[in-house]
Amino acid sequence: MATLSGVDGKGIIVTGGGGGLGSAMAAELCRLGARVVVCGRTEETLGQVAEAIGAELGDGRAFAVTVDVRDPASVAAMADRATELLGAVDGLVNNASGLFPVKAEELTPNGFDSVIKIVLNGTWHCTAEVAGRWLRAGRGGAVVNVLTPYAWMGAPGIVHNASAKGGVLAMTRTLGAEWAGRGVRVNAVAPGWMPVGGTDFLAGDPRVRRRLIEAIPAGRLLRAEETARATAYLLSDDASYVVGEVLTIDGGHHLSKGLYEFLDELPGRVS
Ligand SMILES: CCC/C=C/C(=O)SCCNC(=O)CCNC(=O)[C@H](O)C(C)(C)COP(=O)([O-])OP(=O)([O-])OC[C@H]1O[C@@H](n2cnc3c(N)ncnc32)[C@H](O)[C@@H]1OP(=O)([O-])[O-]
Ligand SMILES: NC(=O)C1=CN([C@@H]2O[C@H](COP(=O)(O)OP(=O)(O)OC[C@H]3O[C@@H](n4cnc5c(N)ncnc54)[C@H](OP(=O)(O)O)[C@@H]3O)[C@@H](O)[C@H]2O)C=CC1
Repeated sequence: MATLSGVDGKGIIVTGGGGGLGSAMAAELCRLGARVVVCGRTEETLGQVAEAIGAELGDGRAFAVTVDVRDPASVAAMADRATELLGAVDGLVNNASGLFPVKAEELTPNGFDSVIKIVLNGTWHCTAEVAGRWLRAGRGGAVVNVLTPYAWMGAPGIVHNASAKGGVLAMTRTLGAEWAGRGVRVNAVAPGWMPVGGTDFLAGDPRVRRRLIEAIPAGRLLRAEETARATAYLLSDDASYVVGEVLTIDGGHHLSKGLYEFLDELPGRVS
């Protein structure tokens, strides 16, 4: 019987691997057979993630490496260490991010820069470093950028992050096309709301949670593991002809429910 090739045996770097989605994604990728390096700025949280994965799946599956994605030298050092630990790096998940809700007219130049540097510049630094190594070695690899549907829909209240994610969307398509002929694939996932990390505080409040869910056609929040599995597909050889694509996983949220909710109330409707 034919089976999907998946990420079994692959070595994968997950940036922001100590965070809500990053840690869940690292664990699920390991359950699917990968070995991961989780990286970010905080040694303690990264260590806890690697330890939890080790406790569940055994030693040698997850490793913690510190990095500041805003700094190309730090990213190069992280890539060196990841190569030592994993043997070979086959995939990169650009998941690190930062934001704070703010009215656009109140956002300072430095506030805008602080988010752009993490999300847009950081994604570029990691991609340029890791994919540059693959290209120089004449081997392939897969990059998956973590977007959100607001990369193309816009996101009032977080103009800095939406602008950065929009830039990463353009980067995904550009590099996807530029490097496809050399075996380096660049794609993205665009998850909807998950009750983890940056949105935990929203989804933890029952009233806010209900309002969020009411707007989602699928009628529930997304599970982090579902994002991990979509990411695993894009990292796998099963997606070898998928290039510059964005896999949206939001239960139809960005499409909205349209008129459907009001269908029974519409004048002239015959039931
Ligand atoms: C939503 C659905 C999707 C979810 C996505 C996520 O969850 S993503 C993950 C979510 N998780 C995270 O984001 C966690 C990680 N987040 C962080 O590390 C920080 O929030 C960071 C992104 C600002 C980066 O920090 P940093 O050390 O680089 O920055 P800094 O402290 O040096 O400040 C730089 C400038 O920003 C200004 N400023 C800062 N806060 C506010 C505010 N609330 N209000 C107004 N302004 C604010 C600050 O005043 C300063 O400007 P100034 O005064 O010089 O003109
Ligand atoms: N939660 C959700 O519902 C959704 C999340 N997303 C996306 O998922 C991704 C993860 O978000 P989430 O888990 O919620 O957020 P978290 O805040 O939990 O994770 C963000 C991670 O990024 C790391 N990070 C921040 N700055 C840097 C830096 N300069 N260098 C290295 N690492 C850094 C943080 O670690 P440290 O501070 O230790 O460096 C942290 O681990 C983001 O890209 C986000 O946009 C998309 C849609 C919905």
